[in-house]
Amino acid sequence: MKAFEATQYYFDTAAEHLNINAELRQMLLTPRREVQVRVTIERDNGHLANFVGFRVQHDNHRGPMKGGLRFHPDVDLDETRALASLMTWKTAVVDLPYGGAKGGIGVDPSELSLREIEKLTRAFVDQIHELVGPDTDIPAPDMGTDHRVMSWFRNQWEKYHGFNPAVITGKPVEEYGAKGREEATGRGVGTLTVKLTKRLGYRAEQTRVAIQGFGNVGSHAAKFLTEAQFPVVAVSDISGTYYDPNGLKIGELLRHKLEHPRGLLEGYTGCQILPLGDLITLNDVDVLIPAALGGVITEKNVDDIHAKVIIEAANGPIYPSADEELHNKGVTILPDILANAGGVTVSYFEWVQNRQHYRWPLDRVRGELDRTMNDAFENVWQTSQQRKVSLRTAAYIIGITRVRRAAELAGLTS
Ligand SMILES: NC(=O)C1=CN([C@@H]2O[C@H](COP(=O)(O)OP(=O)(O)OC[C@H]3O[C@@H](n4cnc5c(N)ncnc54)[C@H](OP(=O)(O)O)[C@@H]3O)[C@@H](O)[C@H]2O)C=CC1
Ligand SMILES: O=C(O)CCC(=O)C(=O)O
Repeated sequence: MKAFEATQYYFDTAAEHLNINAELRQMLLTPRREVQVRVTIERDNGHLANFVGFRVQHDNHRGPMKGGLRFHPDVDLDETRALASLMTWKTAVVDLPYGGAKGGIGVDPSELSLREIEKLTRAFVDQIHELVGPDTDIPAPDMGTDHRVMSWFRNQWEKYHGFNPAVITGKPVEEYGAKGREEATGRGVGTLTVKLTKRLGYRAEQTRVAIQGFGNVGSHAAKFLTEAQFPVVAVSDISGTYYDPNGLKIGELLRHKLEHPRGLLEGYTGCQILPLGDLITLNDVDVLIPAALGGVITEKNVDDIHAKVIIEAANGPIYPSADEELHNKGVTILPDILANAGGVTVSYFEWVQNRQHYRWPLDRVRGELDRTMNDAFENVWQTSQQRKVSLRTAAYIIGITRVRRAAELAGLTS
């Protein structure tokens, strides 16, 4: 099953509860615009390299479209379309005045120098600058991109359109970025992990957590949960699974990552090192947090999953057939469109600050983020209880209802 088919399945499952006819379903699911561009750079060695970039603008009924930029070899049109549609439901679940979009380039950034990544970013902006803007479509970081990429993006876009830092979020704090954006997705994941496990009767000190991916989201979630007294027993990045049944020393791992030239855990020796794939199926784990790629839990490995709670920090980590099986086994899944919404929420705060030329202190960002995540969680939880549906279907019901309402108010052919 391809990524967009999977998100469509989740949409359809929720739409069944909402009496939405086929024409309206099709309208809500079909992206407004999909763009594919060639991105060519001259490499440091003087050779040309060609890449393919995408921006999918899924829906703008609730406001300008919003969503990250991914630099990863797997990026293609189908995946970008799926991720863009997730953004539409996600911004609606946390009630931000945005629609959904996503973009990216099919590239392995670890094979490029920093200078080449800058060239690639600028060349991509040259191709898509007319499509994005503070009132139309506002990109942000995702896998393989960070505050530096956001800074180059803004700088290149402003060469065409003039000063307007609100064109992109996730910028460096020194350059109109928001305090707290870098940690925001991991913090939101952590906040809701604490909330959900407490609601399910777990005690923090006895709740063992495994996190797949130790990038922006995974590392901040690990830090937050460690500070909240959860033993994080396993984390992984592309170099392997790092495991300590007594709880990893997350501070040491974070320092190691910072000192590694490519930001990897490779070379860390303070715990057991297991094969990359082992993290998902560890048998002494209560909470599993996929925080890397999509499509990592499928019918092939679902039977080997032991965790009783899964927090979808990554976008689209569970395929529908596995989702159903996990649900039937009594595993509680906090869906991506709620669990990882902390990032886009603080992106919204950054955009608001840029537009007002006013800076918020970190405690205001964190306070408003925590409140937004808590409110959205309560809403999804209540809906799931009242309608007797999974948290995922409840989140989709809320998201789709809000987008549908906005579409109806605007006139369905708008
Ligand atoms: N950044 C954000 O604000 C948001 C991100 N997300 C989602 O969270 C997920 C992670 O994004 P983000 O943290 O930003 O990305 P990063 O690029 O910062 O980090 C990704 C991490 O995943 C690791 N990784 C890649 N492949 C594997 C694998 N097969 N097994 C284990 N680890 C792997 C990477 O390792 P290595 O570095 O070694 O390649 C890296 O540690 C994505 O699904 C993204 O869409 C969702 C909402 C917002
Ligand atoms: O911060 C944003 O605007 C979007 C982040 C993102 O791409 C996501 O939530 O998946």
